[in-house]
Amino acid sequence: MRSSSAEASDEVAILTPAEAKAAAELATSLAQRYSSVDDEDLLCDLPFHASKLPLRAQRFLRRFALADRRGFCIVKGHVMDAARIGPTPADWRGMARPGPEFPEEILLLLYAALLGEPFGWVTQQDGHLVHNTFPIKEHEYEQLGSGSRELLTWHTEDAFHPYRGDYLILASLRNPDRVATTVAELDVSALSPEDLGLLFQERFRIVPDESHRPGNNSSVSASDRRRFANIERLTTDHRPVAVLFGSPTDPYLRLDPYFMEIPEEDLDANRAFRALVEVIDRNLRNIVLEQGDFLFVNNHRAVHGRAPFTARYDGTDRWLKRVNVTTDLRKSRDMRATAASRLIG
Ligand SMILES: O=C(O)CCC(=O)C(=O)O
Ligand SMILES: [Fe+2]
Repeated sequence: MRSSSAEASDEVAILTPAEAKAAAELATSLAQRYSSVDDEDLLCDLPFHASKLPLRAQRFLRRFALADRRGFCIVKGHVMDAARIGPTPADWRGMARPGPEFPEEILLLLYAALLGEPFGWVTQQDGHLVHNTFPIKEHEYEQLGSGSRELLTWHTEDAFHPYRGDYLILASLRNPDRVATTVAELDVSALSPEDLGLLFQERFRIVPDESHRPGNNSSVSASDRRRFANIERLTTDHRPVAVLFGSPTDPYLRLDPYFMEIPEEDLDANRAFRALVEVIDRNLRNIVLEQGDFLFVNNHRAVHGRAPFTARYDGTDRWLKRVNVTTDLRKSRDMRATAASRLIG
């Protein structure tokens, strides 16, 4: 694996052609052995198969996870067989599962297994474990991964939820228009001690984002309705949370300004929050995920979003695969139907 000198070595790793080929062959052979991404045998066997990923990629990601310092890193250079993968779909509803891009979904899950356990949400993309991100015409102006014309404002993934992921992995199947993902880490030294102290206090409210709403899923069954109600309750609960937590000198982040409310009368909290948003804005970077790039976001150390773009809707649009990863599946047991279920809701 080469690390270009222009890029910090803890940020980008580039697979050699031989490593990329080995990873692709591993994923393709596993796609013949397992039935789908929800196959319990596949989920059980992930760590074993992940140990056959290119060793330097494994080390790079383990260092990223254990250092818990950087907010994101990228492994570049994966082979994407565009002819096999086929056109970018128009909607994730009605996609074949598994589809022709099953090997790429498996590769995503193998990487997930290096960081923790992959999981999904009953209330997101019809409860699929691996998500699809491509522009959907009806969502053009929405604050959704499937939107396009609107800036997807930066956020902690599922910031409103106590069981949100520790990592988010995005795999780029194609991105011909070089649409940028945005990423920012926190420069804590830019905050005053007073603001820092306030941001550690439970004075900020976060409501669920649009992706968890029933309208953005297919028709909802009676049992699922209860699960959407759980999410709705978090909307109406209005329990304030802290936006910074963990180490006082090197804190973790939890915020989604677009979906937040801070009581108007709490002038100090409003001031501290504005300062935090400014500091993050200043650090915001555009990262173009090129075909074959895998982006790993530490959901406690970085926020992310997406630049606006004009979609094509002709089968050649940007297409990412996405999965949430937790280091502690057990903590969400009260919201998963069975111990084996990977879906929270
Ligand atoms: O489209 C992107 O680059 C990122 C969208 C996003 O926020 C997500 O997938 O969670
Ligand atoms: Fe996101």
